[in-house]
Amino acid sequence: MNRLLSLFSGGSPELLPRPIGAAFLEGLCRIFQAGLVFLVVQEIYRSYALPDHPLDLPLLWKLAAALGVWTVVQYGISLRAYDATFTAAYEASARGRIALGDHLRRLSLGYLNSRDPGDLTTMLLEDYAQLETAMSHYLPQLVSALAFPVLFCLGLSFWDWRLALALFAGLPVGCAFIFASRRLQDWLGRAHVAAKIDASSRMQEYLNNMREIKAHNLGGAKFQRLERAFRSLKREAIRLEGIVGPLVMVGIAATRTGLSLVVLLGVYRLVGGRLDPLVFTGFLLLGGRVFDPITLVLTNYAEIRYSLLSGQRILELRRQPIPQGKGEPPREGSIEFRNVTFAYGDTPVLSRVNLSIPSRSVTALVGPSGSGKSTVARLIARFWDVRDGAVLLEGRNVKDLDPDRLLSRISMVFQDVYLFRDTIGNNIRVGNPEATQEQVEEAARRARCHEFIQALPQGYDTRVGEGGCTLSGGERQRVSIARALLKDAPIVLLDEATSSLDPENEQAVQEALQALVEDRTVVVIAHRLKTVRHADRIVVLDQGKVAGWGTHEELLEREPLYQKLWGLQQQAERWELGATA
Ligand SMILES: Nc1ncnc2c1ncn2[C@@H]1O[C@H](COP(=O)(O)OP(=O)(O)OP(=O)(O)O)[C@@H](O)[C@H]1O
Repeated sequence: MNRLLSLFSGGSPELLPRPIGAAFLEGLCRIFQAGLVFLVVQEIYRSYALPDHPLDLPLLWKLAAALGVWTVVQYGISLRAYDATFTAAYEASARGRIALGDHLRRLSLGYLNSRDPGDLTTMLLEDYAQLETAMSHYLPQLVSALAFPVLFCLGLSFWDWRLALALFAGLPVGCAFIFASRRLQDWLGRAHVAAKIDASSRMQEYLNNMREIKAHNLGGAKFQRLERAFRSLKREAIRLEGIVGPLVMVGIAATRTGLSLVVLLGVYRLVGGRLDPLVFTGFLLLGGRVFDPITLVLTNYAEIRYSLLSGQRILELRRQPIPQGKGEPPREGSIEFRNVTFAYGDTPVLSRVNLSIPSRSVTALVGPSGSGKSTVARLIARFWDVRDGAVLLEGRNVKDLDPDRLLSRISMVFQDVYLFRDTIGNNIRVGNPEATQEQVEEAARRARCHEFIQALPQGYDTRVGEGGCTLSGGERQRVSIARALLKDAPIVLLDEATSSLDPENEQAVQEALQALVEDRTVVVIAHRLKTVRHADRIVVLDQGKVAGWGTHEELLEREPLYQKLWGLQQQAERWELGATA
């Protein structure tokens, strides 16, 4: 039961008692109203059926007045129930979305990478919207369907247990039929969800990669994939409705056969003089309505199960373990890789890597493409946990450190810079949300972006588009360096930080980076060896292993791979000079 409530509320079952109580109270109100109507029918029936029983008009007026008053009371109760139900539904989805968003933030990148972004978007938006509908509409229906037939059955049994039995005879058959077909319904529901996720992913891919699509003239092919995804979504939706609908109809028909049995049995017993006509009338009056809540639930059964699937998907994600660790990260930043082996899924990337990066030194990672340089940097920030061995900060395993606090000690500048849809000032403030305007501007000056920001229409208050698409690659890169400067962390990871800068800016930004790396532990990844030849130490990686390390001069003397890479780059530069000459 607990699990069901958790599924219904997307992980906030504590919000359910109020709407369930409200739905129950609302149902009781309706029964009371039906009771008053029955008293009116009884009085009229008696005045016609019993010669010595004149019509009690004062009683009928009183009943009419009571019905009027009750309608007002019922309206008030319904209003409260409506309020309680909708408030709980929106509160549950808001709480759930926030909790899930926070959980996603704390999950390892390894897990997030394995998930389709379209799937996660669907979960945060559509699955919670589905649960809102479930809580606000289906939950009250379910409460009525579960509670009131039982109450009715008990109440009517006191009147005539045979008729009560006949009335409810079809119910188990109908429910059993629906229950037996639930696997098919789940299967169809899952296929529909999968089609929805696929359509959402294709849509995201289409919109996010519009530049590449246009550049490579892929409009037709990519649009066809999108079209296929939407057609498949339509097919699955029709299949879900088309198969589940008739199944549910059969279930409802089976449930309602009880009323026909009541008529047959009632007439038979009435003719035999063994049934009070008033009781028979009561059964016919109530029997028509007693199945209304059940019919409603069975009609919505597929949707209810579909909502439960949404709840299941959400809870599964919320159960994903987040990287643990409570320790305070050290203030200094010496880094050590001790026999580290790592794989992305089944693809081995690092094999028994041993590395020592002294505090307040600049270490460059170089090597051919795919040798594992970025992976080493990501493991320092614990974007993934290593498979074997350990990454140590000042001798402490990063697995034992609080992941959030660890990240607060590391500044990162990546190749691809993402800017949030916000002002450029706030985008720099990402490095330190408490920073004053002066500090933001100072960081921007040091990162050589103050001038271009001031030239923008609203200066630091200029909004940049999603992904920073209104700034050039070089400008985005400099904003991200300003962020890192503002963060003022003891460890700095630079992954191809100057890759997208034009030659004009490069010198200035190299100076800015010089300010950033001063007195910090720096790990820099660079393809252009020239930019890191003054590093304190250069580590050469080859196919996930350390091929050698030392200063530029030492490596040139004794490390064949480094010699080769250096030679190739020298050649490339000469070729470039030759080409432009
Ligand atoms: N998220 C990921 N999932 C699966 N495989 C990955 C992932 N990231 C990188 N890889 C693979 O791991 C290997 C090492 O990648 P990594 O990015 O660390 O190399 P690199 O030396 O930094 O390469 P480059 O210089 O081209 O940026 C590559 O074979 C790459 O395809």
